[in-house]
Amino acid sequence: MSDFRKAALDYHAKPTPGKIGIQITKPAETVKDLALAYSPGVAEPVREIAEDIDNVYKYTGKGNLVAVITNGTAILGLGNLGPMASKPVMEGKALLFKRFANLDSIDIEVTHRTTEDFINTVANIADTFGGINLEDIKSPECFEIEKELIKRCNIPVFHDDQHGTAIVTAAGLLNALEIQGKDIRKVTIVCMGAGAAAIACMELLIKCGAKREYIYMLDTKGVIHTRREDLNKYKTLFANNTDKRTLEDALDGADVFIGVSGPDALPPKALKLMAANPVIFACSNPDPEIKPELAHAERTDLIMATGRSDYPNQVNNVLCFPFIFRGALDVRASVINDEMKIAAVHAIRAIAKEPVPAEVLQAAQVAKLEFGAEYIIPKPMDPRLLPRVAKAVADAAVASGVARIPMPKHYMES
Ligand SMILES: NC(=O)C1=CN([C@@H]2O[C@H](COP(=O)(O)OP(=O)(O)OC[C@H]3O[C@@H](n4cnc5c(N)ncnc54)[C@H](OP(=O)(O)O)[C@@H]3O)[C@@H](O)[C@H]2O)C=CC1
Ligand SMILES: CC(=O)C(=O)O
Ligand SMILES: [Mg+2]
Repeated sequence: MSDFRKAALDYHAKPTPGKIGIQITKPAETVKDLALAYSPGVAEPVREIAEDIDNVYKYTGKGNLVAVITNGTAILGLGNLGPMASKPVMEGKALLFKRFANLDSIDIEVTHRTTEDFINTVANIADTFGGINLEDIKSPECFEIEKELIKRCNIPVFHDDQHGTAIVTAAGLLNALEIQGKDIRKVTIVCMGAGAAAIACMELLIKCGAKREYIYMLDTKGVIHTRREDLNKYKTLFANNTDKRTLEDALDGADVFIGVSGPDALPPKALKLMAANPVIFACSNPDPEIKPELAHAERTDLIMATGRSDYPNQVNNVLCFPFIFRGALDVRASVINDEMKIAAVHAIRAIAKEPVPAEVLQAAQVAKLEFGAEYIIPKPMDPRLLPRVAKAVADAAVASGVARIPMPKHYMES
C-alpha cells in the first residue's frame, strides 16, 4: 500500500470513523436546561411554527443547514459505484461547507430505483433544510432531477457538479485567457465530456461570451456533431455542423481544452496540435485528463489547471458551493439564479488579481503567489472568498428579486 493511500485511509478511519459530527448549540446540563430544550419548553416553538411557518427559521437550525444529496451514480470521475461508496465524498462536501462557510451540512445517500423515486424522496424531505446541494448524480438524469426539484422545493436546489463547476471554470478561464491575451468571444474550446459538468460549464461560458459554434464537445464516442443519431437532448444543443470526428481533429488549432470526463483521456502528444498559448483545464477527479508534468513537458506556453489540491491552479467547485450557499441562505433566496451565478464568477476571479494574504501562502505552503500562469484562481483557504463571494451572491439575489429577507447587517457594513 502506498504511503499516501495509507494516510488517506487512516485520515478517514481514525480516531473516529468519518469526517463530520453533530454539536449542540445550547446548554443541556441542568434540569432547567432540559425543561427548555425538550419537554415542556420545546412545545412553545412548536406552537409558534404551527402558527407561522417562517418561524422555523427563528427557532430551528433550518436556515443554516444544507443537505448534500446523491444517488452515487457519478462519484467524482470514479463512476457509478452506488450510494454507500459515495459517502466519503458527501461527508467531504459537508466538511467543506462547515470549514469554509460555517454552514451545517449533512450527507444523504439515497438508494433509488427510478429517477421519479429519487425526486420524490428528496422533495419529501426538502423542508428540513435551508438548501439542497445535489452531488455526483450522473447525466442525463441529473438535469431532470434538478429541474423537477427546483419546481417542487421552496428552498434553493443546486447541482454542484453542474453549476459550482461551471462558475469556477468560468472564473478560472476568464483569468487564464486574460493572461494568454485571448478573447473569450473568439476562442475555440474543446470540451471533453458531455455530462453534468460539461453541459453546464459550456452553457455558462456561452453566457460569459464564448460562441456556441466555436465549441467542440466530445463524449466517449467522439465529437458531438449534427449527423449523430445517438444524442440526448442536452448533447444535441452542442451538436456542431463539422467534419471533425476525433479528439485530435477537434484540438487542431484550438485555444482551450476543458476536461470533465475521466482519467488520462488527453494524450500528451495531442497538445502539440493546439494554437499558441493554450489553456488546459483537466478537471477530472481524482485523476485528471492529463497529468500537469506531462503537459508541461510537451509545451511551455500553456496554462494548466486541475481539480486537485496538490497542483497549482485548482479549478474545483469547492471554490464556489460553500460561498454561493452562504449568500443564498443569508437572504433566504428561493432559488440560485443566473444573476447569482455570474456574480459568483466575477467575485471569485477578482480575488486572484489582488495581493495574497500571508496566511494563504502559509496554508498553500508556497513563498509567493502572484496573478499569472501558476495562479489564475484563488486558493480554497483564502479567507476573502467567504465575505466577498457570499456578499456578491446575496446582492444579486436581492437585485434579481429572489431574496425573501433583506441583506443582513454584517454585509451592509463590509
Ligand atoms: N473539478 C471539478 O470541480 C469537477 C470535476 N468533475 C469531473 O468531471 C467528470 C465528469 O463528471 P460529471 O459530469 O458529473 O459526470 P457525468 O457522468 O454526468 O458525465 C461524464 C461525461 O464524461 C464522458 N466521458 C467519460 N469518459 C470519457 C472519455 N474517456 N472520453 C470522452 N468522454 C468521456 C461521458 O461520455 P458518455 O456521455 O459517452 O458516457 C459523459 O458525457 C468527473 O471526472 C468529475 O470528477 C465534475 C464536477 C466538478
Ligand atoms: C469536485 C467534484 O464535485 C467532482 O469531481 O465530482
Ligand atoms: Mg461532484
